[in-house]
Amino acid sequence: MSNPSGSSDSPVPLNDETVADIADGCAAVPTYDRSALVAGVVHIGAGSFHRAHQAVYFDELARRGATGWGVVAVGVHRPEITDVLDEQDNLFTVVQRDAEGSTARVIGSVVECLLQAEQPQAVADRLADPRIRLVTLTITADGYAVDDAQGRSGSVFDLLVDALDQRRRSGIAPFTVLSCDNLPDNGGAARRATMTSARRRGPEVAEWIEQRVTFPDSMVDRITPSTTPQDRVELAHEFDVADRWPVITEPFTQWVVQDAFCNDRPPLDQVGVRYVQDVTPYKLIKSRLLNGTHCALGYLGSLAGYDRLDEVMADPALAAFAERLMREEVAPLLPTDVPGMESEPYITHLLDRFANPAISDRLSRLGRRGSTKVPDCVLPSLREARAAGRPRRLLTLAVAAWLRYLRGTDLGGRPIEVHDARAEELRALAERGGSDPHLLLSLTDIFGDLAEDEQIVAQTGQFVAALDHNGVQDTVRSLLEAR
Ligand SMILES: NC(=O)c1ccc[n+]([C@@H]2O[C@H](COP(=O)([O-])OP(=O)(O)OC[C@H]3O[C@@H](n4cnc5c(N)ncnc54)[C@H](O)[C@@H]3O)[C@@H](O)[C@H]2O)c1
Ligand SMILES: O=P(O)(O)OC[C@@H](O)[C@@H](O)[C@H](O)[C@H](O)CO
Repeated sequence: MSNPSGSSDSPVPLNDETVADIADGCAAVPTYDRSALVAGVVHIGAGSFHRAHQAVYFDELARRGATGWGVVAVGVHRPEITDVLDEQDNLFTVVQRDAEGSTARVIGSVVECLLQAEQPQAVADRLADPRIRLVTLTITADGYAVDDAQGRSGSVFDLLVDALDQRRRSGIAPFTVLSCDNLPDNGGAARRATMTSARRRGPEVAEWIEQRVTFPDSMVDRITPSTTPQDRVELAHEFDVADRWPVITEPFTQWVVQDAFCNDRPPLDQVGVRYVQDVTPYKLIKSRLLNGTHCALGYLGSLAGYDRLDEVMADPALAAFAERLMREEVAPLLPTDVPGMESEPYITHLLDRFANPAISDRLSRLGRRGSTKVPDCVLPSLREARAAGRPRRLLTLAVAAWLRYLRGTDLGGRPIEVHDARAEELRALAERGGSDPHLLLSLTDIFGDLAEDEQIVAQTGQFVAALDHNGVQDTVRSLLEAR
């Protein structure tokens, strides 16, 4: 419930002492004794999503009386977050918004915030503490690249291996490593990265980890934009809370986790988490429909000059594109027997979520890291549609839009900032190739053998040219009408 008076004269600064005053206002606050919470989880990568998702589930557990699952949040790259949370006694506000209104809730499950670069010993101590039974990760796909050419050291996985080795030598059970990143095989990716680091360290620890540590797969879902300064102003105005780092999200949330824990399993099933044997079908459906369409709309929308996803969804041509991409080209390739994920209602709900006018989800967020997301969320559908002889022109347009986006300008010539670890290399190839996509499509580590399919190459090139000459809406409209 928001503050009907909308008063922002004296928003209450958020910390343990003031939280009771906030409880008198409009935001929900922790209903449990935070001083009794013991850390049972270390979370690495305390960005927006962790705070809108896993931290909320652990807060809900604490509200139900579980005291052993407090969270130590470790920042990797973003010192400002830990500074702010230190000042705020690790409290922060999650605001959920949609067309119906907003609600705010102060989350109390994070019991400590540490910054790896500044407090490496404290991080190592927590990870070695036997009370920590679970390590969760949101470090983006880039964080799993431990095998890169520089032979990166000090990676998150070196940190985990150091701690696991210390636990082994002290006779302490290992923790479970639970990736909450959007990767097709996130458990496998965490396992491979950990094992790469463990083998560098030595055969004994590598063998111990191989035999003792589990890396459950998970599907995570809650659309969470990056927090802006305006969000802080609005929180103060609507809820009378002065929070320097709130997080804004949608009402929907979902977490499906493989039931494969090598240490205690948190009773998250009591607060909405679904524990299953095989997460794969859940992830396929979510990543190909939600994240694949996010990519497509991120690139097409940016080229058309839009800034936010709700603006794109208010454009009839692009909204129709999103719906038909999902219903006609992507959904028919997906499993049909996954409880709660039946494609018709799932897609209808996704279209509503994408159109949420209240969360200001920026296309720049949806378009970031395309060199990992397009191969994970778009190209598999294209490849499978090709193999099955099914329609794939909308998927091909999504790929063409990405290639055009990589030039770093929209169709009106305005600059687009491409956030991608390979941005420079990709931009150079996109500029050199123009509407000839051969140079980019020949990057087999991204596109596999797609460049060998002359029909797809030709069509991709035609779509890049059509986008340049006719604009996004006309290209999309003529494609939809032609079917
Ligand atoms: N925001 C969402 O809607 C959402 C929903 C589901 C899943 N996710 C996933 O959660 C993860 C984090 O997303 P976010 O929205 O919180 O983004 P964010 O930018 O707020 O946070 C990213 C986090 O990853 C860390 N990180 C980035 N590169 C890293 C690297 N190379 N090594 C180690 N750590 C690194 C950063 O320090 C930061 O803590 C991503 O994998 C994303 O796909 C996000
Ligand atoms: O976070 P990314 O960059 O992997 O992907 C951007 C969005 O598609 C993603 O964050 C979604 O909002 C999320 O997966 C919804 O659960």
